[in-house]
Amino acid sequence: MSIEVRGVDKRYGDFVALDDINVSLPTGQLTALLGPSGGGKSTLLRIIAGLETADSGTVEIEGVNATRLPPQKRNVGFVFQHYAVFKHMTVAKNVAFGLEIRKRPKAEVKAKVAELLELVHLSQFAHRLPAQLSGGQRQRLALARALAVEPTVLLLDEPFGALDAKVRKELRDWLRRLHDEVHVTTVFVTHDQEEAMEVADEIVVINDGRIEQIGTPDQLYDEPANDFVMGFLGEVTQLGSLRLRPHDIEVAVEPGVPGSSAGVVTRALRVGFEVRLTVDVEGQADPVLVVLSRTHARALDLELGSRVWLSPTTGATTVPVLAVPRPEVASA
Ligand SMILES: Nc1ncnc2c1ncn2[C@@H]1O[C@H](COP(=O)(O)OP(=O)(O)OP(=O)(O)O)[C@@H](O)[C@H]1O
Repeated sequence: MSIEVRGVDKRYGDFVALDDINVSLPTGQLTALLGPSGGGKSTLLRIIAGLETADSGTVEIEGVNATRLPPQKRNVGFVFQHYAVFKHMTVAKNVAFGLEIRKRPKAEVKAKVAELLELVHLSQFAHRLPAQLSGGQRQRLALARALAVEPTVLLLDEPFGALDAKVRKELRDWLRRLHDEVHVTTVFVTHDQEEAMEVADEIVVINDGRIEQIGTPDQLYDEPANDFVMGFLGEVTQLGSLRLRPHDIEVAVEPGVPGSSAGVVTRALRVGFEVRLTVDVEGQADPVLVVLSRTHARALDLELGSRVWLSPTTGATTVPVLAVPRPEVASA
């Protein structure tokens, strides 16, 4: 394991920011810390980096107890949402900086800088100043700088948070490819579930200072440990006493399935290849959202006012409505 966090607690005054955090991240893995704002993601990342001290618990990095080590002794690279690069230095100089202060031979620095600029696709901008780069290019520069000193662990705090949606998506794909090339153990903080699902090997869901679940994107989506994880990682609707995904609902135009709920289609919206139905179900206050393919909807001849019977599909992921248990950590 590259990073072992055990029993970490952190309070700010009376406020519990982290409560008994335990997580093991294997070497070479790309992990997302995902959760709503204020949940404690950045605090955990900063404790791993050594920028913040835990009240109790330990942090081990590559077998070394790092709990009391200052950040510069942990061999971690760090990139924040707002890029921290030297404005008066060229792109190449920025990347070289960490190596030069470590007094590495000139030829080595030159070769390393060329290699890193190639990796982050900034070779042609080597002699520009950061102000002459776009936001996305500056974030790639910040990553190249962090990678220059060959960190054991790369920690990214919402690295693309300040960028617009399109650039963000490009950088997200790029980060995944970069990680596949260099395999440095990477932990990144995001509150964007799509970003975490697309990029990460494993996701740690953090909410209210606690870990709700740890798992691969598929595990979290298909086997959410609780209502919170289910709702945070995808669309959820309620059918009777169950919460489930809108595409996990079977629609019939005749009663037949025992226990199915009768209702009336009050809205039908075509979105690309899907049809999204709103169904008012007898005895239930909130309408049910159902998603089905256009072909399926056409075969059922559904329209506004159609009478339907709804039931969970076989194998649907469901969570009981009333039970909102304090979850056990479900490990991958
Ligand atoms: N230095 C501090 N003093 C007091 N409270 C703090 C401090 N740093 C963080 N907190 C509180 O701890 C909680 C967790 O903060 P943290 O930054 O870790 O959340 P987060 O999950 O990263 O959220 P976001 O996505 O908004 O950055 C928040 O409620 C925050 O207000």
